[in-house]
Amino acid sequence: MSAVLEIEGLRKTYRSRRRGVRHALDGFDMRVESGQVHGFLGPNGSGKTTTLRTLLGLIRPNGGRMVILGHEVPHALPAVAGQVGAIVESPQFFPHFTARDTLSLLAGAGQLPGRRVDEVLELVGLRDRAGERVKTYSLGMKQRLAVASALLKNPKLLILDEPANGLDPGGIREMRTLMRDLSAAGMTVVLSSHILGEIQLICDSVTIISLGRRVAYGPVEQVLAEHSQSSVRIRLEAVTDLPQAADVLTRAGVRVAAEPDHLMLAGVDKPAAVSRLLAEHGLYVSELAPVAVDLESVFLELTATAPVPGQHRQVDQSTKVGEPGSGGTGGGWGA
Ligand SMILES: Nc1ncnc2c1ncn2[C@@H]1O[C@H](COP(=O)(O)OP(=O)(O)OP(=O)(O)O)[C@@H](O)[C@H]1O
Repeated sequence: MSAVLEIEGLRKTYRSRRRGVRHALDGFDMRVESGQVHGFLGPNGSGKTTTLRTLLGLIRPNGGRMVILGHEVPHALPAVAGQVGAIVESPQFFPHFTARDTLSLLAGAGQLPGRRVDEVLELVGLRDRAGERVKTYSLGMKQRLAVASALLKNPKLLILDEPANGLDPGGIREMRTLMRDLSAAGMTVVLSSHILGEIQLICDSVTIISLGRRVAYGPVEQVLAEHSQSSVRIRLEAVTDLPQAADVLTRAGVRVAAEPDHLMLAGVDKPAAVSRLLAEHGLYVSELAPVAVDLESVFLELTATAPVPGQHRQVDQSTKVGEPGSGGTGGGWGA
């Protein structure tokens, strides 16, 4: 398979007098093969938008290499821009325009044939409402209109930042069908999302980013398989002992996520060693069960963003996997 998108060692550093130096991208790598629907996942502040904006020439990187459809960017962006459709920030539409007016205006500006407007309206499922003003649209309909605008030029690569944001379950399902249809038609789609269950269903492959670095990548099944061996749920005879058990295990190098009535452990090769270690500290296991993983649990494990009751994880507090202290019990989604 050929790569439609390749990123190697991308770096972006922000400097401010107040906050000092912040490495938004710290040697980030990514590769997306042709015809795939590729999920780009990471906690808040991990560098997704910075990556996408850098790719589209909206931000200048401090280092690294980016190639789209065989052309090195940003240098060769003019050569590939016509083949890349992107929605990185919510586009603003004229509220008094209808969807058809909006798309006709954009098609005219891009010197695209008028029939393309009807084609994309059909594709995103807005055909029957195309004559209504945008200000009467639901959030989901506006999202579809945004996707339609990115599809006008029939791009080879479609990049969508959080396309399922604000959609209800029905809207998400339809978005999923749309992504699959586009991919079946030969388009490569990169979409960033927090809705991991959906990513698991929609995407062929994923890249997971944490603190500006890639921490996992590959076909969804492969990423799941790589992490399915070592995920274990434990319960203790006394639920009040859970914090102490979490502490003991973390100090022993096990990655721990605390739930109200159990602990989830990652990276456990020998489950028996866990019960032995805890027993040595007077902590007795009542249940120890391997757990089939889904993408959400892999994501939480790798970025250490599993919620902990009473704690709120702040933006940027994901972890670098493989480094000392990368496990830990801390963190929950920012409230
Ligand atoms: N213009 C800027 N100046 C300073 N820091 C910035 C700027 N833009 C982004 N950052 C920082 O870079 C890091 C990565 O931000 P980015 O927006 O790429 O994350 P993200 O993964 O897209 O997050 P989210 O899911 O919340 O959109 C964050 O720490 C953010 O605060």
